[in-house]
Amino acid sequence: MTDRDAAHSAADVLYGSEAARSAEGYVQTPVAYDGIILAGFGGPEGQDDVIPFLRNVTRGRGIPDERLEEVAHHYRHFGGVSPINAQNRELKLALETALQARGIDLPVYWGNRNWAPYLAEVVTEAADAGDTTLLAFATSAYSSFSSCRQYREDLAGVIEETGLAGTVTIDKIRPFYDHPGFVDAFVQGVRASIEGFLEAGIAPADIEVLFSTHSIPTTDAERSGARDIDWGEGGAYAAQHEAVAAWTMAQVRDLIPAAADASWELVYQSRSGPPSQPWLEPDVCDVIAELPARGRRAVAVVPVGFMSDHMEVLWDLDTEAAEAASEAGLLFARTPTPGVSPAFVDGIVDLIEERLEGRPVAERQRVTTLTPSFDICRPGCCENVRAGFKPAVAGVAP
Ligand SMILES: CC1=C(CCC(=O)O)c2cc3nc(cc4[nH]c(cc5[nH]c(cc1n2)c(C)c5CCC(=O)O)c(CCC(=O)O)c4C)C(CCC(=O)O)=C3C
Ligand SMILES: [Fe+2]
Repeated sequence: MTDRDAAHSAADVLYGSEAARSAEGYVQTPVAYDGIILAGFGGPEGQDDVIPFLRNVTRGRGIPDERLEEVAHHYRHFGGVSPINAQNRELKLALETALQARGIDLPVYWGNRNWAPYLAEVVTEAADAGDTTLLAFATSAYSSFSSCRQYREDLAGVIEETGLAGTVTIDKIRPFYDHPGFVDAFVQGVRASIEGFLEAGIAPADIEVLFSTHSIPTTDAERSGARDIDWGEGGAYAAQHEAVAAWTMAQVRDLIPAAADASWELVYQSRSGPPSQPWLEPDVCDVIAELPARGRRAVAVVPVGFMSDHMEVLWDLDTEAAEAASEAGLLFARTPTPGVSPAFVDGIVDLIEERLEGRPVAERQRVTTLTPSFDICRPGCCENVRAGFKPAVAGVAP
């Protein structure tokens, strides 16, 4: 056992249901959940919320003040309001309706990691209502510290701080990047934007499709996903995005044969942290600037790393990337996020049903050939080298 394993073992207090403590990483027996936790990121809802929200997001992370100022400016531009809370309220409603339509009688509790309503409040509310065996859906599709483990640690922190350890258990739905309900919006969006470019007289070979996701520190990327799987450079995080992008392009090429001549690439956006720290590259705007020299005349930007149109999409793509494309003289399209599209909402219901039934892994829906995402993260999954290990739900100790 390495020092890192020992540190992890000591930290790994388990707060999942008994059935969820599976060493294989998959729960293939039914669990009678009492309710669903829709675990969101959270966002400010007015100018006064902006700085306190940013402090919550960056607590203990060493994000430079200049970066906070810059990000505050993005929110200020939209009245200090992030669209993310409204989107999660809408998703909660859509999910409740879809669950009912499928005959699943479960309440949906919505809470956030970084802003009100906080997860601690809603877990307490659930427990007060007698709903103690909970299944969380985190609004984040891929494996990495920020998109998976951070949610798991925050949910464990909530159980500890509310004094509900021993009363409440929280399991977590697998990273869902490869679920057909999630990728549908990207396939439809790429198809529509390529058709639009073709109608505008652009030759297929002059079209570039850029799949864009949140940049993360390369150290986080290397440690993303299960450690006993070789994901290649960029870890599970990069591998999962590459796989979704490749699958999306293959679908679109089946739908419009001319798209066979369009090129595509995975790019990154919204970098923060100190300049000395390496983050995943290339940056979406840098690549856009190079496209004319590569003979491209049109670019479709696909927010493949994002579930809804939050600030990263509205600012970094619809504002900055659109501007970069205009400066480069390129036609520009930004394709939709899954949002509350029926395909995505039905997909979430399917992910919930998977766990209620304890569906065998071989029967689960997924579009890539990567290892099926685990219900229970493996030891050391998605480690954050800066912060080390904290207790986390939905994991197993070594
Ligand atoms: C992988 C990933 C996702 C996708 C997965 C997920 O959904 O979780 C994501 C989502 C989001 N990130 C968001 C906002 C911010 N992220 C920040 C900072 C950071 N994000 C990171 C990664 C990710 N972030 C990282 C490695 C940092 C550096 C500091 C740290 O390690 O924490 C900062 C601080 C300032 C800055 O540096 O930009 C803010 C304000 C919002 C809300 C947007 C809205 O309001 O609409 C959302 C959905
Ligand atoms: Fe994980």
